[in-house]
Amino acid sequence: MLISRYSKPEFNPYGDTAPDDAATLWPAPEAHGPLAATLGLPGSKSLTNRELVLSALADSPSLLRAPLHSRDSDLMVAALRQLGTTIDAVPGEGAFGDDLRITPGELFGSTTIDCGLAGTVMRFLPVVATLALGPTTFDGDEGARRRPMATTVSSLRALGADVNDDGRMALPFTVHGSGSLPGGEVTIDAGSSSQFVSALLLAGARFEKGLHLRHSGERLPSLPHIDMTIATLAGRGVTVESPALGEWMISAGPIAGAEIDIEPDLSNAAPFLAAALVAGGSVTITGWPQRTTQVGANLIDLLPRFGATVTRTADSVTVTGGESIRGVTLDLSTGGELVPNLVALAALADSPSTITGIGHIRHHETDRLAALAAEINGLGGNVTELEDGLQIEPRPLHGGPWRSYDDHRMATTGAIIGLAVAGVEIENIGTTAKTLPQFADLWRALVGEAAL
Ligand SMILES: O=C(O)C1=C[C@@H](OP(=O)(O)O)[C@@H](O)[C@H](O)C1
Ligand SMILES: C=C(OP(=O)(O)O)C(=O)O
Repeated sequence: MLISRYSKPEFNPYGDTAPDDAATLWPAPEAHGPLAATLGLPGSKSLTNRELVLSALADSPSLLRAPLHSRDSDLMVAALRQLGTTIDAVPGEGAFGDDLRITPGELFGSTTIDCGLAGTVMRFLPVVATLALGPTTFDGDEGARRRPMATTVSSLRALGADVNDDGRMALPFTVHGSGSLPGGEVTIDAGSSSQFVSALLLAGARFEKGLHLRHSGERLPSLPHIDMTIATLAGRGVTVESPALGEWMISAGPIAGAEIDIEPDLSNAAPFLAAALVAGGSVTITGWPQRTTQVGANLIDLLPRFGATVTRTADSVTVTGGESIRGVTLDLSTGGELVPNLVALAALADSPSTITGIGHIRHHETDRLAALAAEINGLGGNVTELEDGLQIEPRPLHGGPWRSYDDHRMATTGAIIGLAVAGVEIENIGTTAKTLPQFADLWRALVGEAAL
């Protein structure tokens, strides 16, 4: 059976909120009392898309249990199919859609891949396309053409690939795959995204000479995401040696098929857990892994800095809000994708905050530093952009429109603020379908406006 996005008739991964009416304003629900919610979340984007790529490059079939079904993972599934991988939906135990069985096939190009706005698709798959026979063209949303891709183009050329980008060093471009890649040594600057490193590591074992990768540059963001890549490779029998910080080596060899349980997306837990600080009361996320490489796990340490109390059981995390929210001074270079939601807390705090180490999030779905400052200030706030961060002076906020810039995390950030501020209206709440199509429904349930 071929997977369809709506493979279970009763299950609509995009929830009741259709993502097609981008201009509609969504009145963010206000919290009318302390929260008492317990919820589970769909699978991790970063784990699902890594395991899909590794399954396509493996030497035998794989099964992903409880994978994410969202725009980013759908784009990855569609692209890998176009390149010759068989991906079937099979019934599973997950509450948010089918499992996926992946049967690797010979990879071939002669296709155009839609990357949407997914960093994992636009950074991971051009490397895979070098191993396919024939040309593969990559393009995506308008916003995708603005995201940094020069490191992908130059690193693939250095490893022996033929890439035609018409001098743009950005999407769209075409990888002329020959079915194999020499590979070997390459030095890159991954200062604007860790995904350049992960992309090469994921496929490195399939290069003829393996991979010896070095990062040169002042900073390397999102280290936990590189650790996640290394851990997923270990689960497939591939060893990554790291003789020094910013240096990785992989020998040529097979990537094994595997049966993998995908963990819930802990970064998508952030808005729900943050809600407990804003509205008071408690929010429990079930299915929280005991050990994980997901950067969202750091919320357990980060949220107490804002004044929360965190308690754990063997498989859940509960966050309870305090009397007020405290301002923070944080370097969040390791967890850039958590920044927007945490900035919402900082804007509602009782003292100023400074968050630094996050210049690279100007290259996420949108320039998140500029977007956060513009939207919070548009509601009466006082946020100042720094070169690599934000300074937040809390001020009483008022209602008004909140632009989401096609950025799922901007949309959820507006929702957090809307819990405490009457009249916040979020543009294109459907953009949350990038990683969490159920967001609007879960959020209404969180505040008691719908059943969980
Ligand atoms: O590899 C991944 O799955 C990701 C890496 C990070 O990217 P950056 O290093 O560009 O921040 C993260 O922000 C993104 O959401 C997902
Ligand atoms: C930066 C993000 O996404 P992407 O994988 O598209 O880079 C994100 O989800 O916060």
